[in-house]
Amino acid sequence: MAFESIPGVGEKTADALAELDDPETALQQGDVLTLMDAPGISEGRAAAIARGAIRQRHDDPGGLLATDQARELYDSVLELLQERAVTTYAKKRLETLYPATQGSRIEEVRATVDNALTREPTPELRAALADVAPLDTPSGLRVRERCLATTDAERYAAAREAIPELSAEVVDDGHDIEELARSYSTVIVLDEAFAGGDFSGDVRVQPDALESPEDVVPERLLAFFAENRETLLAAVRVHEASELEPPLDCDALTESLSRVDEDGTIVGDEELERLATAVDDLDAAVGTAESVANDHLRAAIKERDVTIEGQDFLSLVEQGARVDSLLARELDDAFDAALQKAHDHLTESLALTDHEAELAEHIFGGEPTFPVSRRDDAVSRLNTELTSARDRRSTKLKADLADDLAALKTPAEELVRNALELDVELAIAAFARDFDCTMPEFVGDAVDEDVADDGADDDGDTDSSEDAASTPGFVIEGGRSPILDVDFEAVEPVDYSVEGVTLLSGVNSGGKTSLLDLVGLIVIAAQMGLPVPAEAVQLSRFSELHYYAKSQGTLDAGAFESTLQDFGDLVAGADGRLVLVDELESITEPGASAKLIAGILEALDRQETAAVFVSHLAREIREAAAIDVAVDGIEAVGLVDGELEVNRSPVKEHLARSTPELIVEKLAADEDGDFYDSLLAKF
Ligand SMILES: Nc1ncnc2c1ncn2[C@@H]1O[C@H](COP(=O)(O)OP(=O)(O)OP(=O)(O)O)[C@@H](O)[C@H]1O
Repeated sequence: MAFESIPGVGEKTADALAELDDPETALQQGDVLTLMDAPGISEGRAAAIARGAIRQRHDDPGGLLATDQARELYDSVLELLQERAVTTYAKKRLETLYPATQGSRIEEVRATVDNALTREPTPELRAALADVAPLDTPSGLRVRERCLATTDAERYAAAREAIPELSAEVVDDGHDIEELARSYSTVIVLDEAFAGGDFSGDVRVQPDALESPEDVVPERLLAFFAENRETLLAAVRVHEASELEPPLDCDALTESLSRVDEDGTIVGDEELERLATAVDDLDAAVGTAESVANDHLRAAIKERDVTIEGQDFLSLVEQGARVDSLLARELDDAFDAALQKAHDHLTESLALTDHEAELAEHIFGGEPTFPVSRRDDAVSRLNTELTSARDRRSTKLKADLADDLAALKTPAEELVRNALELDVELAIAAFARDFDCTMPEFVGDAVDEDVADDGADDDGDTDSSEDAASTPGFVIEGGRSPILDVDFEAVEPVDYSVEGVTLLSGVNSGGKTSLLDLVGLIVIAAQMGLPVPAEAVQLSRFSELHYYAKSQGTLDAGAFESTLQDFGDLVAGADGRLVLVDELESITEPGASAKLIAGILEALDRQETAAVFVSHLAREIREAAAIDVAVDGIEAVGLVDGELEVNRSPVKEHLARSTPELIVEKLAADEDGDFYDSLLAKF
């Protein structure tokens, strides 16, 4: 894949991506966590690259978020989703959901969302997900009891490369191999020339060993399962707690995982445990056996009356004869019994087999002596025997387990990926439930039909081909903003629809800004492919969203000029945009503002654009405009305890009375005198 063709990917990033094991799959799946493993690729960059790859796949120019406020709204949607995901993987993966302008991308996400909405985010499922993470590839594994040997320098280099877990040794001849066999339990010889050679020790001539490293180092596979055991078991629990169909036999995986501990050691095999304990305890057991023998002998000597004949005594004194000879004669039985006890102790405490017990017999033996002492060479022989039996057993068990696990590796990877992807879906499902969402309907858009017909968007060109002349707009029924400063339960549903260019008037704190936020948020979520917080929504697929928040006070000349230039660019831009502007009048004095806004609305009206301009100067703007500008209004329905009670849904074609007008009206009704009546007449 030519990574540099992905939007936003230059030569350096392309090189970094190429270092990954399988960058194509990571890009295809939007796997941000894997992309982050590429050298020098930060989290934000990885998400941007994944989005770039998706855009490329859909030939999507992107760019819906045309202003800072639009981008902030997108961040809010993303945050609402991310805080509903359990795993870091899902949180990152959600970042690949961007507001698309290409119908095929929106449809692609909507297909996933359809599935997601059937999911039930239960507490057990979330608890199990907490322990799932992308699988690790173990590194730095060393196996010390096996080595590779070759006479060939090139093969030696290849061996180090292919099987870094084992030592590789260059040998000259069979003698060197014999030497190695003394230090390693197993020597794997890579040269055909040694086939049929007669070696002592476990020497295997395997010229093709480098072609199947997993057979030579079953530990590699075991380390993979051992290191990822918690994640794998959690992924099994996720499948059990959900309706996901596992790609493998979960019981078989759990059983196999119980045969290896977290550092890759085989567990649960009695014979291996016996041998391992025997190796570990051998020295201590020999020491104890010595004591057992000596205690017995000491007691026997103490009890015995020894009569030394004169002749013996003389030879002891004159010839320096050793007491041992006397001991042998006088205490032969006791000595034999002591040795037997020592041997029995060793055999029993180390649970030795008959063959091992035979070797152990040599540890205490020979001429009678007191105290009894071990024969180190015999201990060492038994040690060697036990160690190599242990290693042989362990290697065989590892190979057997690796055989069982080999077939499970690919499905196990799928098991974990499914669990992680489920987390993405559950986050979307939770978002939809928490905010009473519904799937929006795109109108004037041929994509839906195309996809429904043949499952693919054939040309990606979906611009309002059904109804090319239709004016862009939206219809929101029962929309409730999830980003208001009140609890979602307390958010009043709002109905609002706009086609073309509209002014939105209304009382202070009537909810005009919140409504712009809601419209922007619904459009963004809809074009991300997500469900939206409303009872029903129909909308055009917009090419750009320009959202301008209310400015904090009058702008100085420079800032004013650049804002006007922004609008200059805006009115010269492409069709199919949605423009949301909040109280633009606050950038300069009211008289000038009304004229400016009127001019901008006239220009936008000439295009295929939808626009909502919130303004307290609706009447003045209308008067200044050469076209008939639509005005909607958020109306106060009364004053309750000095607070205005409002109908949050704008009334169409209605210039709402302003807060000052309502207050004056109230005073005119409540107070005596003409002053308030004359003020009221001014409105
Ligand atoms: N749909 C709604 N449901 C419940 N409360 C709402 C809703 N819309 C707005 N509010 C409440 O009203 C407050 C004021 O809303 P908002 O700032 O949107 O009004 P505004 O009309 O833009 O005011 P101003 O004209 O002063 O700028 C919000 O902070 C929120 O607490």
